[in-house]
Amino acid sequence: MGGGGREGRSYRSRTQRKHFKQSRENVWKRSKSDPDSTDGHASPWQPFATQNPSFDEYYKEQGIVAAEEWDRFIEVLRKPLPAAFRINSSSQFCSDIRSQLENDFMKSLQTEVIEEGEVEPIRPLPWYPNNLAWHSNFSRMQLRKNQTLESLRIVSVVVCAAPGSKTFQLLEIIHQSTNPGALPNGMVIANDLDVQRCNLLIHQTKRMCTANLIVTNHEAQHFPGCRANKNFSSASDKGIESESNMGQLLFDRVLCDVPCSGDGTLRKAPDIWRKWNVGLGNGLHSLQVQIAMRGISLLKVGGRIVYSTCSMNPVENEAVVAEILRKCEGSVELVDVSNEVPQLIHRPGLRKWKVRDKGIWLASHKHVRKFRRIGIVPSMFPSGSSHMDATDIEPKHGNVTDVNSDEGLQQVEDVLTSADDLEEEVSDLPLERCMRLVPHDQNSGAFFIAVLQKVSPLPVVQEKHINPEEKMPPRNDDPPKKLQNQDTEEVNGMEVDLADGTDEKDPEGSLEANSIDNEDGAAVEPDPLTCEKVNSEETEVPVNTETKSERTGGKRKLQIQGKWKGIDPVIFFNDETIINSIKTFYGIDDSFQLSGHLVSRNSDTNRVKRIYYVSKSVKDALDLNFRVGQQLKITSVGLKMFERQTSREGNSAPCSFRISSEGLPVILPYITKQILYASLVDFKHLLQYKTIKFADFVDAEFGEKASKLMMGCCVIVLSKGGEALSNPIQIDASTIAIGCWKGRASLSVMVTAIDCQELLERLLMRLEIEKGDLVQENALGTDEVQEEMNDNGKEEPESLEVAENT
Ligand SMILES: C[S@@+](CC[C@H](N)C(=O)[O-])C[C@H]1O[C@@H](n2cnc3c(N)ncnc32)[C@H](O)[C@@H]1O
Repeated sequence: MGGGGREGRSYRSRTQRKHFKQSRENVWKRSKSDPDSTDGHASPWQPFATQNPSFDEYYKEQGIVAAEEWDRFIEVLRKPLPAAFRINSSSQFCSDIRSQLENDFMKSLQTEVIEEGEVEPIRPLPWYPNNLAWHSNFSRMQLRKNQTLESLRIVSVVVCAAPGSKTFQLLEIIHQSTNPGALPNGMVIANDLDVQRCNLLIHQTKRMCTANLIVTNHEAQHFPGCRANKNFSSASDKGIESESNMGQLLFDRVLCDVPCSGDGTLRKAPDIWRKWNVGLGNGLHSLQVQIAMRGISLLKVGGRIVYSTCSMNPVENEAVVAEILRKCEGSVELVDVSNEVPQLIHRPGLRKWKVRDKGIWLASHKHVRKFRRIGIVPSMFPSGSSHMDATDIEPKHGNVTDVNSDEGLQQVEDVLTSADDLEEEVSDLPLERCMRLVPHDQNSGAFFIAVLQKVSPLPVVQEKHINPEEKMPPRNDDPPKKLQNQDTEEVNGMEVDLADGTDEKDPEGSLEANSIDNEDGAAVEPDPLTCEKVNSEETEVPVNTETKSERTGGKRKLQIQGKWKGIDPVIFFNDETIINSIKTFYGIDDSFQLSGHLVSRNSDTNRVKRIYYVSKSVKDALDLNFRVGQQLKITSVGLKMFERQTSREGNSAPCSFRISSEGLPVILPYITKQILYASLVDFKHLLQYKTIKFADFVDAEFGEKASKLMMGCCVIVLSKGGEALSNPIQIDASTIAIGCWKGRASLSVMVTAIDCQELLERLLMRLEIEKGDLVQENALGTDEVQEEMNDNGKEEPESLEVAENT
């Protein structure tokens, strides 16, 4: 419903567009600056080398697939990942698109050349509910080139691709059970350490039009628990009405999709072949344990946590899960969920593996040389046992060897380099309940999933260790990065120059991180997607990217308002005069509670440009956050609902705020004024020509009614025919509506040109489906509209009058 359902799109910042584009770069294409791209004259399309002897040796030895499967495994791993896509289930066009995929596209693509052995060009993923996720047997490259598939891109605009796709799916789940206009009770807090990733996430989830999301920017291992403490000032001190009993942030579900070496994504990120080394996984293990433990401490008893990686490495997978189980001492259980996704082909988790360090295979922590014991920790091994007391090792030959002498070291290396000589540890934990997805089972990437249930509170010692806020009061010394907020406002023009961060302290959480330098002692910045390091023989990953990024860069301009430097404050918007003017102008029904649910990112109400709507659950979390001294570093919250008019004509309108296209689907059922039905032909004209004079509408009565609306924002609802073209407007899940501007002489759409075109296409697609006549030609419908225009003898309307408002 609303302007394309939950898909309303709005302003995208240049930074967001840049990040969005970068994330979709063709990774199989080598850049000219790539030093490995021969002599600089290489074709930019030359494929990456898809092999790495260390990789082969490592995984053959780990036995992640049976020896006889190895060739097939590696063959598939070297092929580009076929495109897969998901249909946004909250889109009102969801079933239209699915029907088009099931019928139209399926047939038209049948003639195309597809992968050897594959019989269908596209097929729904059997394990994903309701045919909403699809696997294509075309590579991404083929998709780009292919004429027939070119049109599929139109579809892929509404499907969801990572980054942020898991957050999107979680939001879909909480929105699924709600009726149009009703807000779900649930809430998702999505956190990422990387600012650019936060921006991508905000961008991706905008299509969801949700008031139930908070995006935060913390180190996950130190994510604040917001435990209410009497030392903090109460919400009522800040003029906030607090009805919530929330005493701390505790969650029903936690997803830890942790930073990992990312070798499960080799098929879509082939540059990892070159960068891969065993140090990547080893260097991330401790951080992964810390993040998972923090997740568990934020979980309610009875709740479930998913630990996942896109790595095949047991040190990042089973070893982490085993360590969690040991640390939790029975307060979490590893759950076997294979029956919940019976069609997802997966393999059991491993119970034995080895660790490799500096070219040496290690079967037990007792084999680790003393000077390597900071990096190679007991929890990396199946037994998890520490042998810190043993400075000597006893290889199977029985001779006692001092590993700390040169001679002893040589002896150890001679003995241990051969993996066959090692006595393997086997975990006694039920790690087979973990799920491993391997590429050649279902032509996918590789993935690791473990589901854990919290059955009782964590042991006190763990709880104390993990809860950072118990030890550290909230501080205002976080990194001075200017974050590209969802719609960052210039706040009061108050800015401060900082010279190279020389006066900055370490950000929170640098203390516990297992920061390890590479061979040269130089820290290398990890790839934010996978936390990979580049150009190192065997590197381990520094985990504190926040520390690194805060020290780089030159002069920065910062707003000094708010709790977190570089991030606009979150303020409850309680200006009753403005709220009442909005309510009166749009006739918003009292059942839609505005008071207490509106926030802005600017404490000066006279300068607020955007007002966001938050669900009850988000409101409660914000109340709690205020009570605990704003521990959450919030980069985005709520749904942009109202925007201040900026055009000259807008200033003379009775209400200074218009309804944003994202907010429209949520508030639509509650609007009783400034809303009209339009016939199909007039609705299409509006989408096509953007501005139409009142006298030029085909339906003269509609033109007349439109002219009588108050100047300013209004809502035009597509009539399905048959409704009396009068109030009350009936809204349901299939209602299509757009925001418009009622000017002096005309009506103009307040939807971007791209969104108008997209809506027009989908509208026509639906009409075709309804007619049972799936004609693909004339997808834009412009001829049809043009014909109707000509038939009615109308002139093409003038261009948009209120461009500022679109
Ligand atoms: C495997 S990716 C997650 C992908 C994401 N779940 C999705 O579906 O698109 C790991 C993410 O962890 C982030 N990250 C790395 N270190 C982190 C930390 N200490 N705390 C929080 N996030 C971190 C990275 O920026 C990266 O976005």
